[in-house]
Amino acid sequence: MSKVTVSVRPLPHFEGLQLPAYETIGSAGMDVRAAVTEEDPIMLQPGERAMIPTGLSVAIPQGYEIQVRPRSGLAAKHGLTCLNTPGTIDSDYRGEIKVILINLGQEAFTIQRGERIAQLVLAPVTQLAWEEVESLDETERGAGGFGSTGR
Ligand SMILES: O=c1ccn([C@H]2C[C@H](O)[C@@H](COP(=O)(O)OP(=O)(O)OP(=O)(O)O)O2)c(=O)[nH]1
Ligand SMILES: [Mg+2]
Repeated sequence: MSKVTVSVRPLPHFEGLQLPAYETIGSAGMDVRAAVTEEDPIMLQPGERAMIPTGLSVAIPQGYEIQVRPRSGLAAKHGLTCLNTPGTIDSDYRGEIKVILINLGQEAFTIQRGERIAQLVLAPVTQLAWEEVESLDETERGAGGFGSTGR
């Protein structure tokens, strides 16, 4: 399988952590780790959210994005998810990738340094160009939506 090369710049606080990697040969996402300090893990009380640093900044080739998606294990076991899922990392963003985690569970959850908190999925992006018109073609659906076809 061909792979797209993405430049990655580990920041000083990434020191000692592992770069995100595919856990299995067929994985769509690479798990990304929390670059919080060992002395200062982030505790999320129920309902709380935080921006978790990853210690990584990247240069994605134009025509691609990285999506930051939740891990199902953290969601199912602890109610932890990405608030803005899927998070979008634009190809021209050079700042640190951060993960906006929210605790929708019923117990506090502590994010330790090196914990795999989310997954990064590289995806192709097609930009659109508007063509402004006065009317649109008719379809069977028309303006029906939001459950118009029934349950
Ligand atoms: O989960 C995320 C989402 C975004 N970003 C960074 C990369 C992205 O390229 C930038 C902007 O994200 P987005 O467009 O979603 O946020 P915005 O609120 O529209 O901010 P901006 O006005 O900077 O575009 O923030 C992250 O690090 N993590
Ligand atoms: Mg934006």
